[in-house]
Amino acid sequence: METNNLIELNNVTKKFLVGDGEFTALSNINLQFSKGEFSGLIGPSGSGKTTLLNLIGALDDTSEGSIEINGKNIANNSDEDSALLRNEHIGFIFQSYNLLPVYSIYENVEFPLLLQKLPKAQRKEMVMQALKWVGLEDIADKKTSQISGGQAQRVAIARSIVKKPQIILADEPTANLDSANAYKVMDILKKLNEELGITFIFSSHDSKVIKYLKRVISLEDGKVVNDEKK
Ligand SMILES: Nc1ncnc2c1ncn2[C@@H]1O[C@H](COP(=O)(O)OP(=O)(O)OP(=O)(O)O)[C@@H](O)[C@H]1O
Repeated sequence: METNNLIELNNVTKKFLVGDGEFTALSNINLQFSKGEFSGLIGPSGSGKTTLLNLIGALDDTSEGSIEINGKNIANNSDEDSALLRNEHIGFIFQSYNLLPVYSIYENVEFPLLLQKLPKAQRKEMVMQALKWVGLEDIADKKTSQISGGQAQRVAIARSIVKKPQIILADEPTANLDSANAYKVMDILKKLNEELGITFIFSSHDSKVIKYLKRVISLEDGKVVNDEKK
């Protein structure tokens, strides 16, 4: 069926095996996200925010229910299909940056492009464009072991956008940043949303992040308890 939803979750439940039993981390989640949304999952520690982002990002499998991205149910995906989906459509930003420390800023951002057989000149253009978005084009050759946390998160943002994904999933992206850097990162992400139309889903406790969101989805004990547009 035709739908305007970029992402649609229907009765999604996630159970983890714990010892001899199972633990229900998410139960019966129904959510739709349209193109261009700037939304976030909030809720206490353990409420299921990261689990839900991981399911939407095809990093983990649902136990029950379906998740459709661009109208395609990803629950039936093979590992290769999931890798392709992530590779082509989804960028990830984590609180811990996940950069390769012995490599330069440039090489870290180029990394996702090396899996595709793109000519070097085209890769360079894409990397430099991504670095311009985050204001790091002048220090592209610096090793990421020598940069600040704020700069590291901006490298991670450049890496997440270098392939021009439709969706960015940002799991506590400001958790390790001071206020000035948190605002800088949020300003960059807001601009990417407004000017490139990238759809964002955050997970966060941070009031600085929550202030920017246009839609706030509250989770408690693995259930959606509120869903509010601003
Ligand atoms: N692989 C796993 N095996 C067993 N239980 C898990 C697993 N991953 C998550 N859980 C449990 O599922 C629940 C939800 O975890 P999740 O990390 O999604 O919460 P969260 O809202 O992101 O928390 P935080 O804000 O602390 O990051 C928690 O009770 C957690 O212990």
